[in-house]
Amino acid sequence: MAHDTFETQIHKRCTQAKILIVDDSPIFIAMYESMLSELGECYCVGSAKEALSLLAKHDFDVALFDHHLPDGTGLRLCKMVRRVHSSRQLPIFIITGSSDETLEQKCWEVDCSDFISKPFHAITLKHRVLAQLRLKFAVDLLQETSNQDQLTGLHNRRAIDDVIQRRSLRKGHVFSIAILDVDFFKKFNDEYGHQAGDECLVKVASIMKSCVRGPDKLSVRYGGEEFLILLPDTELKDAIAIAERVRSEVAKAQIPHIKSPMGVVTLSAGVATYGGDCLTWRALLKAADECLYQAKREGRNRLVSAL
Ligand SMILES: Nc1nc2c(ncn2[C@@H]2O[C@H](COP(=O)(O)OP(=O)(O)OP(=O)(O)O)[C@@H](O)[C@H]2O)c(=O)[nH]1
Repeated sequence: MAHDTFETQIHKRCTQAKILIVDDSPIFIAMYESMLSELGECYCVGSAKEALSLLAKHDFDVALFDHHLPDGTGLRLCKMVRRVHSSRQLPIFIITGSSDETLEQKCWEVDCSDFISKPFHAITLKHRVLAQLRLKFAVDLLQETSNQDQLTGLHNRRAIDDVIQRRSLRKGHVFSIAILDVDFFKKFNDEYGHQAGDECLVKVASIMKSCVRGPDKLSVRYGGEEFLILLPDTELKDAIAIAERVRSEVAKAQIPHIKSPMGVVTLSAGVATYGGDCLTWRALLKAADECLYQAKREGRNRLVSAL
């Protein structure tokens, strides 16, 4: 299947954007909606309070704040959003009819992405919003691709750092990991060729994707034929169940491997949970890795867990 080019993907996203409009004037809201309708879906509210509650529920791609709001100012709202949602890449426009010459400077200081004075032309607004969306989607796509393994489409090692930074290991938080490794993969490559080896890794990854669900759980291609599952807020027994499911589904897929005593492609797995002896990421990884090697020593196609 041919993949969309980078430019095509950005173009597509620029017609499906989620746009937040905050203005207490129904006339202006209707105007913005008609100016921006080609770029995506507009969510319109009349106050800062309503805007904050929508921002808590949705990931918007761009936001337009009128400066004068019944319960504050666009400037204050922008400042608050930058503080509360600091990890988001959200372009924020502040739009004003005010003649206060110092206002623009203050808006740049709270990190607005663009500042527009009324009156303005529809074409100006549309293209300035489009320019911000293009930039946002380009950054989003670069981030997505830089965190993705090209062969399998799983996350790569770089993505692990993001999760660990967001969900740092803390006392009172459960965090489990599973390391899974294809058994006798060198022999598989030697027997069937490197391309068949690649296809096998793609199949294993696709089984893993179907077994590991949930926005926080991350399937990673950690190295050649080694995979990692990051399981925040997951107790050891649940982590074992997930990894065991991946192991058994791969065995059930019956991918032929005549050079393995099992006759089919199998996985060995090691599972460990943060806590006890594992109080750092390195210690957690080491514990899971030791379990994996125990599983290999004990005959492969099995799972060993710490504790
Ligand atoms: N086809 C293919 N092979 C790869 C890739 N990355 C690593 N490999 C191969 O994976 C094999 C891993 O071999 P080993 O580390 O000896 O492990 P193994 O043969 O699976 O043995 P055990 O882990 O002990 O069961 C090597 O032959 C690598 O060349 C890849 O992207 N594609």
